[in-house]
Amino acid sequence: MTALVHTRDELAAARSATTGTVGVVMTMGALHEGHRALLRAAREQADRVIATIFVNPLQFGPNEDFDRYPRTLDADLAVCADAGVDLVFAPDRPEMYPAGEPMVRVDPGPLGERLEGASRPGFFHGVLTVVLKLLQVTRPDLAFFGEKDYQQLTLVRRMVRDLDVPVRIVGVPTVREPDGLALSSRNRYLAPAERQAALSLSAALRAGAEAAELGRDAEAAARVAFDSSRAKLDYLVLTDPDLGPPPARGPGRLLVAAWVGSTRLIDNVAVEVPSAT
Ligand SMILES: Nc1ncnc2c1ncn2[C@@H]1O[C@H](COP(=O)(O)OP(=O)(O)OP(=O)(O)O)[C@@H](O)[C@H]1O
Ligand SMILES: CC(C)(CO)[C@@H](O)C(=O)[O-]
Ligand code: BAL
Repeated sequence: MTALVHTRDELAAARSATTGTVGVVMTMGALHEGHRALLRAAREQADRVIATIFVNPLQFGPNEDFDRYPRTLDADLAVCADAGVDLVFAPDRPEMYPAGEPMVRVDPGPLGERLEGASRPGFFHGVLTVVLKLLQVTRPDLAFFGEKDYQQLTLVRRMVRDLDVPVRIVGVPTVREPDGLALSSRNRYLAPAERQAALSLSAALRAGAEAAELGRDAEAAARVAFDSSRAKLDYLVLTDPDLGPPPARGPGRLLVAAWVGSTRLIDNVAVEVPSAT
């Protein structure tokens, strides 16, 4: 049975009555197979699963899609019930921010200013602040985040380490459509032609990863493969797994962000840069 609570008092009462290890999956709702993979991992690795559903205003810029972001609570509850979630916490804005916008926020540091942070100023202050708040109120042993939002996952790991938050962060691989498109709640904004154009992101990443395996420049190959007649590139960059400078050899990460019409999408893949022999 999946219980639904909307207030922190109800959550605290339910949490106090919970025994065993607790895993949390934080979402903004509009649940899809990517979220299901997180819920499945939580179900497998924890005794009890809490899902949170909250479209966090703090992480949206003034010209972003906060107002039109899909809100599908009934369908989301059905997904959670089907996935064996024990408790859903779906607060409204005043419940999460009773004093209005918080004066004190988590500072993501220099990594928060790059890539997504450069295109979405204040984004990671908003993300890390709400993630920390949700960790405080749910008090999980484990928290699950998708690799699809790789910079977010990296910064959450870093926050937990730097601020001594007592939780283990688990990364979950990106779930894709059969043609390669990474699942995202924002995919539902795409018109059919845009849905095709959105493949430009995953195709570029695939080309980059294949090039790396052959000892060629992954980022350059991805740039060539990116179809800029169909999508407008924001960034495409090879980094090391911690989002530092690209490795001369060994594991790396290739990350892309692009606009398809008025929809901004992100994606990334692991790449392996072979050592020159
Ligand atoms: N395709 C996916 N595979 C694995 N995890 C995912 C996928 N899409 C989202 N997630 C993870 O689900 C969690 C909640 O993400 P969120 O609710 O923002 O969904 P989203 O699809 O990323 O939405 P948006 O389209 O707004 O970026 C995050 O940890 C995110 O990384
Ligand atoms: C982690 C998160 C739920 C914080 O609002 C959000 O950024 C998301 O859905 O990835
Ligand atoms: N999926 C990460 C949250 C966001 O894009 O706002």
